[in-house]
Amino acid sequence: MTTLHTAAVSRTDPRPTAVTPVRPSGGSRPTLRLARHLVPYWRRLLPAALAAAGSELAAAALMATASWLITRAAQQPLIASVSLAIVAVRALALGRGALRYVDRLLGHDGVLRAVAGFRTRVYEALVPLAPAGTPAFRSGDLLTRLVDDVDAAQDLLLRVLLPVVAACAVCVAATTTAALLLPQAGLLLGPLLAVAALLVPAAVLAVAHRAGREQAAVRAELAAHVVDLTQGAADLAAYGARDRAAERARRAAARIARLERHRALTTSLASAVLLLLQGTALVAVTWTALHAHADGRLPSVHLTVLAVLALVSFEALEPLPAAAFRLADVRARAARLADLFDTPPPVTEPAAPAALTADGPLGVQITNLTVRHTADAPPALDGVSLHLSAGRRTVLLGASGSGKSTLIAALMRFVDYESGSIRLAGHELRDCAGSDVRRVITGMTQDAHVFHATIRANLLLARPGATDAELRDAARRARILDWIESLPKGFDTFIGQDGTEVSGGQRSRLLLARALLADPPVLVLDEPTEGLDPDTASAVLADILDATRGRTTLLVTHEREGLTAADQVVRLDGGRILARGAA
Ligand SMILES: Nc1ncnc2c1ncn2[C@@H]1O[C@H](COP(=O)(O)OP(=O)(O)OP(=O)(O)O)[C@@H](O)[C@H]1O
Repeated sequence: MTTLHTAAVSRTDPRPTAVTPVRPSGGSRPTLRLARHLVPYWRRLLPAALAAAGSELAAAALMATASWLITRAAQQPLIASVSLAIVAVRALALGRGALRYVDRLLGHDGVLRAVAGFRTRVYEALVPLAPAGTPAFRSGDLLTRLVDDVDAAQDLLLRVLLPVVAACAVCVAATTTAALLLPQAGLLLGPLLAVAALLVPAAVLAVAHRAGREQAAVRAELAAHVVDLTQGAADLAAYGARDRAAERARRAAARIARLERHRALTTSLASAVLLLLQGTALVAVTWTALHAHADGRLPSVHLTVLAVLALVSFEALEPLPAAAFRLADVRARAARLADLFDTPPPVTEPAAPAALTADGPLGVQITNLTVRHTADAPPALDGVSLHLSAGRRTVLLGASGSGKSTLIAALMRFVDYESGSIRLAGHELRDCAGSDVRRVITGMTQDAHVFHATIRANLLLARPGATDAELRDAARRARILDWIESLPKGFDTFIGQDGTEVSGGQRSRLLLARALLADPPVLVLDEPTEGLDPDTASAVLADILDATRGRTTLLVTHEREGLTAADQVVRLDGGRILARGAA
């Protein structure tokens, strides 16, 4: 018995179009929810945060200690009284570089591992949603969520949290040191640092939030135009509409450029305000320190240390405006991930799944089956009863929307059934785990995907351990072996994305070979001849019926000709069985 990975038969469109608009968070604090998903990785992230803070602290401490040493040295003290400071300066100068290296190493290592784990969780959330093809996640949206949106977690950690932790550590350390040397200096430096660390990024965040929403919408628009321009190039050229489409894409790109300029301007303004605050802190702290020195309350060596502290502590705040912009991006992408986690799976898995083991052709008894895609929708299947006899081929006919694909989806546990029963190998289907069911009932769903890989890899997806002889046998039964062997690289020929480098008939036969290689006890084939010209469709259909002789097969098709070889033909209409009989 073999396994066909469900991804291979997904109905979703894998194009990375990224055209789904960013939806608002619905007030559910998506960034916090995203952060909560990362909490389990705290053991890896904590050292990264400590290293980031340590690296910034070492830089500030080096400047402060060096300034103390230089001032003290000017007083020509005994070498023994400054030896500790000399050692500290050397250690900090060397340690700063080492800490910066450790900071980068641990930061990226910890964050990339956390993101890899999080990506798996997102994938696990997608798996039960994807095969049913819920409308919200079609059109390349799955790929966008798995790739782009998950990167929001990386940005949140690397570009937002780590700089914020480092900046906070420096602010606290600088204010405490200043307060210990001269309390008034601490009272001046602390509030100025707080304004720079809180108010400036908050103002940037407010601007970024507004700009971010527009940017997300324009980016989605540009992605849609680019997909139209590339995938619809032939149609656009045929109707002379290419220039208009290109102009629309250019306008969207120009708007993005304008938004980017706006972003750069805001960041520069924020940096200017930070510089102003830094200058203010330097003047105010130095002025207060000079007064304290004149009153004899502050030794001259501490005077320079305070001035240097006021200067260097602001340097740790420099990444904060950019971090605020990142946070606005992260919020939009986290909202999309929150949508994904909140979407209930279309199938409820049983708490204690029945052990479903089967080999060889099996029969399936469907009785009074009713399926609804959404609670308020009319039933897509309404009291369907059908027996798929073991080792016999059933052809399912019906107009578009009559419920054919829904029946296959129910059999493969991609959708739940509201009432009725599907019995297989002595078990009710809903009592079995979806993955177990799909080891027994599987095959080719509608719009099955040909991967951008070699023919061999495309076939092995159905049975990773298949031998060359088994591959050749499946290809022979699908009547595609001669073509494969005529190619210079045979089974190692690379075929283009979505099978575009193969003809429609070759694509169908390749998918059939993959389904045959899976060799499940119940084989389902959803419109394997879709999109083929009538002659090719009849030829492929005849070959399918021939290749599936002796297997329990459910074949969905629009073809009416050439069905005489089928053992049973059933017609669906409006979710009900209209007619049945031998072909
Ligand atoms: N994911 C879904 N969410 C909501 N409704 C759906 C979904 N999938 C199908 N439907 C609805 O269920 C009904 C049956 O659709 P189904 O895809 O099973 O028909 P079909 O006979 O396979 O059509 P076609 O031959 O065009 O593929 C239709 O009314 C369709 O609009």
